[in-house]
Amino acid sequence: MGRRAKNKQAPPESLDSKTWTSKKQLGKRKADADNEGQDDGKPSPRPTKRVKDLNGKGKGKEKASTKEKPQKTSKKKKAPEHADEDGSEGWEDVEDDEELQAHSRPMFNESDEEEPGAFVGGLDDLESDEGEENDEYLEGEAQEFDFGSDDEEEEVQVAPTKSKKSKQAERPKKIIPTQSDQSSSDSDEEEEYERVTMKNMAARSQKLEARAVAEAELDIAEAQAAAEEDDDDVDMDAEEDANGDMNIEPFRLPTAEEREKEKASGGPDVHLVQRRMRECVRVLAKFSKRAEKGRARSEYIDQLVADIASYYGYNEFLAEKLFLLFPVNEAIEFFEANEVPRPVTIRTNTLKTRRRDLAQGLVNRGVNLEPIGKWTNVGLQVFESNVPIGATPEYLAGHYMLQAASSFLPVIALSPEPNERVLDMASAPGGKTTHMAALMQNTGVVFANDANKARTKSLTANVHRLGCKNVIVCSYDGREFPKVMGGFDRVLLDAPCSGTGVISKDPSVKINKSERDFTLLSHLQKQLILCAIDSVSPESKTGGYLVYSTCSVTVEENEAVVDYALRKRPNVKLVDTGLQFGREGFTSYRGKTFNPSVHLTRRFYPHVHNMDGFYVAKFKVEKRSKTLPKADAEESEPVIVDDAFKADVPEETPKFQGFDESEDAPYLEEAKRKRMKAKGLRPPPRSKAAAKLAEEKA
Ligand SMILES: C[S@@+](CC[C@H](N)C(=O)[O-])C[C@H]1O[C@@H](n2cnc3c(N)ncnc32)[C@H](O)[C@@H]1O
Repeated sequence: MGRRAKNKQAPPESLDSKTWTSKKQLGKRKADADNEGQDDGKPSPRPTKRVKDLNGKGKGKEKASTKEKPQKTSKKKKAPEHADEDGSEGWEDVEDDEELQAHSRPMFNESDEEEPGAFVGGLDDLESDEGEENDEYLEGEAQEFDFGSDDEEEEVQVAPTKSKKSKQAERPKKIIPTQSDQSSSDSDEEEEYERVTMKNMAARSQKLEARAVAEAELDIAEAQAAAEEDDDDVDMDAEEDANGDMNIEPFRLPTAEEREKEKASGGPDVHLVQRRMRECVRVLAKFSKRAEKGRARSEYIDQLVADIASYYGYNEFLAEKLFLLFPVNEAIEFFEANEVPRPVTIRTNTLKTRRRDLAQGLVNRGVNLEPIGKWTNVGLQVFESNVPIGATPEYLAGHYMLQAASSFLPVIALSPEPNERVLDMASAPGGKTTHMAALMQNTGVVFANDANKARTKSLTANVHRLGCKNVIVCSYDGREFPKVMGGFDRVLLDAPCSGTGVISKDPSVKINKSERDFTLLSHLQKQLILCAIDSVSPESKTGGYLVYSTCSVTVEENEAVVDYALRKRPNVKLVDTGLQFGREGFTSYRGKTFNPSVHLTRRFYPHVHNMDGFYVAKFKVEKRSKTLPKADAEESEPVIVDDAFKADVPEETPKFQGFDESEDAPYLEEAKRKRMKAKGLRPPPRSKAAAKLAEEKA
């Protein structure tokens, strides 16, 4: 458990309250600082952490404070200077399938459904969704409810009530991504707690949206002004006491020996860790000016990563991997956001109801909610509820799905159309399958596949509950497609992943992911994506698209997989996801360069978008050129199609193009050597490629 976690009862002062952000932000947080009992020297209750604060917003009450510490820091965001100090990370690591399967199960993040805790928040507005196509009520047949299933999904257990106040919900935030990718809006307290009525929904919503945009613009201007500000050095090491005297020794980075000693003695006090993190961030922001003479940048980074790992409770490997994704300041925002639950969100099932009707029904039961944002016309954000959201009559009748906002994104990007033939390659528990079925208005067919048979029970239960009549559930390893069946108009591969985007929901990720897990996952994802591509029909009259998504933020599970697919399948290209927000995918990272079109992919972050970390890429699959590369031509096998589906499969079902054996060879060889050794046999000498691999691993 991290120091921060351990200290939850009487936690130290917020890392954010005296921080590395702008003068203006410091002012905003002074109210918190005043309440922290700094003068009496006692550890004070940690102020509530809010993602909005991390974004430099958080006005409201805090604004009231006029007492401002005369400190100057810069809000200027820097390029990740540390990002390319090292070489590449060996993303193309692959292990043999046998080992992969053995390790795969416990490694995956298997659900991207929300499992919200209890929450409390203010009322906010609801927009009228009149005229929204997807909200049209669709008459359906009598519904089948599956009350008996114990696999009814994680969400059934979700019973948010007023009893437990989440940090996130204390100040409700909308998920309103703006052009600057700043999430949320601030609301005046009275407005937030004004009761929502059907009358005021539309007006309040419009006002909120306008305010969010205006604030985003203000933030950009503010950030620019802060960047231009003269951010002369401020000695944050020294703090003034009541008499204005400096009473803290200047910060000094521990030497390697001191760090060893510190580790041996069980690590330093949490306050010291906090201060050291703050100081390291400050120094790294202006290294040449602030660093101690003779100390390298990497020493500060090493210390900071070690402190992040101990403070937030990560293993050092993962702390570093995540740290390296961002500029230093932003990395801290990311780690902080992972300590805060994301908003509880639901998706209206337009097969059974309209969002407006659902909202009204839930409001009548004492649920406070509002539309998620303009980018979705089916999402609702729940702030407070007197009833368990996973057990209302509306829930049981299938009028909504408890679903993280980020989970809407790949389906919006794929945009399946009525009467199409769609494959959801890794679909349990069915949040995205049922969303697609609704967009297709219960026409065409969605093959909902998942390799884990046990998980298909909850998938089936959800399909029934939501009244989806166009879904066929099956359980194959995704790598068996398109041999099982191909020729789809659209394919969704919501791949099994490490779950680094959902740490706030599943903190076990902090400690249970090793380098090997990432290697194996990346390999599996690469195999799956090739099979997904080969399952799309380039002949499709309406589609011919694949969407690849993960709830992870690491590059080897995202851009590296997409880049690999582009290299291995020249007949595919990336296209715009159609999503209105999200950061561009990396086109280069730590010495690796990806196909420039990877910028079309989208990244989503908890600290930026107030939703789970997520990644979405959309491919268009074109016809393959007639002359296959030799290796591929040799590997092509006839497609085996299950008799039951033969009639549906177009003649032009693409052939499986196979994996890249030459790339896999050294990994397979290494695995074979290991197996031989385990059996007490002497393995043959390594080939050149395997020797190189072993050297890299060492
Ligand atoms: C991120 S979850 C999918 C969530 C789902 N798309 C939804 O929206 O509810 C990944 C899924 O991949 C499944 N999976 C893991 N390995 C697989 C494989 N080789 N082929 C197909 N599915 C696999 C897991 O069982 C898990 O249910």
